[in-house]
Amino acid sequence: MSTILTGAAVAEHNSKESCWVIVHGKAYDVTDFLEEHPGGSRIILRYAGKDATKAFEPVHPPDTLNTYLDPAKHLGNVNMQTVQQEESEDPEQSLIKERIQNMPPLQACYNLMDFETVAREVMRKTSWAYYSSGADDEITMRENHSAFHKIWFRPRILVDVEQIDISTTMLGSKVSIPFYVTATALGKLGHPEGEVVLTKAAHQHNVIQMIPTLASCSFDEIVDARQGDQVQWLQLYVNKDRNITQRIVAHAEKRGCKALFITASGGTAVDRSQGAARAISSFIDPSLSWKDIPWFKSITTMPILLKGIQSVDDIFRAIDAGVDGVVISNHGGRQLDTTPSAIEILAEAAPALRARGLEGRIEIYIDGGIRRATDILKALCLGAKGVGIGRPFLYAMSAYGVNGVNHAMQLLKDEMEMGMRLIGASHIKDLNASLLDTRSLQGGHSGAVPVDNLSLGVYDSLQGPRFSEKSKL
Ligand code: HEM
Ligand SMILES: Cc1cc2nc3c(=O)[nH]c(=O)nc-3n(C[C@H](O)[C@H](O)[C@H](O)COP(=O)(O)O)c2cc1C
Repeated sequence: MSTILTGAAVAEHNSKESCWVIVHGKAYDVTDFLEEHPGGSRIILRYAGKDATKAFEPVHPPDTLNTYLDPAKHLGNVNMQTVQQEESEDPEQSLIKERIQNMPPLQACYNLMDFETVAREVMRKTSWAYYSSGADDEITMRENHSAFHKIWFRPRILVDVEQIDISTTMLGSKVSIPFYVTATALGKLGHPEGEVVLTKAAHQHNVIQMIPTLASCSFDEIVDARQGDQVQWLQLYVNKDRNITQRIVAHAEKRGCKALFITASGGTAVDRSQGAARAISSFIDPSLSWKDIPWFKSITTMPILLKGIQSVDDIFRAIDAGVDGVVISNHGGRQLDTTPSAIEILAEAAPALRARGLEGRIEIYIDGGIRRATDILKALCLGAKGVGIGRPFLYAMSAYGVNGVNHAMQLLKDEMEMGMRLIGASHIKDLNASLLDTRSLQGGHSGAVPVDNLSLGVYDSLQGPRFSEKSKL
């Protein structure tokens, strides 16, 4: 029979000699774990004898304690009515509350960049840093967006565009517009309900959601939030322990996920959030290689796609390995800085695939920097089946919740319809490379890019180290 602990009993263990903490109404003895904690012992000791849920939840995937903390240290349930609530004054939270009261109405957001402007003001600094930052000098992160400006349209006139149909299929599923909500970890940093907010909006607009392995909500919560015949895919970080990986994949298949996207990545680079990103890296197996693909094929009947392809050669290799598709992606500029944008690699890949008779052999997706429907159009003209969008939906969710994400998706749909009409294409199948001028890409990185004031205005530029207030005197 399990014991119910009181707040007072837990509070007695408030030192490094004996450290208990409460998370989600359960007590844990973390005394021996203190030195092992990847975030350091100090951060846990701050909550010794207390309820640590608020600090713990947004930065640890839901099953962290079960996976990493010895079951003998799980002490049992706590009667939360007996736990003293901290009357902590949080100056940041008060400031955020004030800003929320003065927030622009949702209808004042006219494009995806506008959500970023609002989110920056109403999010906690550390959460904003985790979502918005990229690796090193953020050159790739910014290039992801600006690369689209090197490509110009060659619109056709006098095409009948009275009826526009922007629907398409992705891996056999019908969708209303060729984008999906890509996997982004730690949704609760932006919104207390986390990823299920994205699930609801994706349903509203009939677009696919890719569920991240390291979501803040549990996998089952996100699947349970699905409505009707809504389609979800699973993004997989491959765990060092392949039994854990196999369990995750089998469970996703059983719960109706329609595809498996394996993130091919050596980890998450350190970023301005200094913490959350490293928390993620500790769950990823850097020894994953092409040799593992047959094993994945043996454990699932879901289509397998590789997410994170960054060269044309690796697209060929993926085809040889027999996967069903790839996502060309540099992970939103969060990993190796100065890798090229996905759209640029796609432009290079399309003719190379055609030359080898491999065009259409697998489905190709891209993500990174897609902020306008014109970006989606360019990707489709170059042969992508669809695109993934990450940060803009996180910002819309953080600022305005589900209504914000709905509005962001609607804006993209409106832009897409207008873009198709103006380019002279009534159906997705009409989009092709002849509608684009990609000559600026041939100059590699030397081609001039038009200045994008909206994007630059919202860009949170990197800062050098600052002197303390005192040293100014
Ligand atoms: C109940 C016990 C725990 C508490 C109270 C706790 C609390 C925290 C807090 C407050 C942070 C700082 C987040 C930030 O930088 O903003 C953190 C970071 C982190 N935690 Fe925990 N944690 C606990 C258990 C665990 C466990 C079991 C793991 C599993 C390995 C873990 C892995 C991490 C990692 C990887 C980081 C990021 C470290 C860094 O790079 O700075 N934590 N933790
Ligand atoms: C906050 C954040 C968290 C992310 N977490 C993951 C993840 O857990 N797994 C993954 O495969 N990709 C992850 N990504 C990368 C995205 O899936 C995607 O490649 C990228 O966000 C696309 O760029 P965009 O944000 O400019 O649209 C993350 C991106 C962001 C911004």
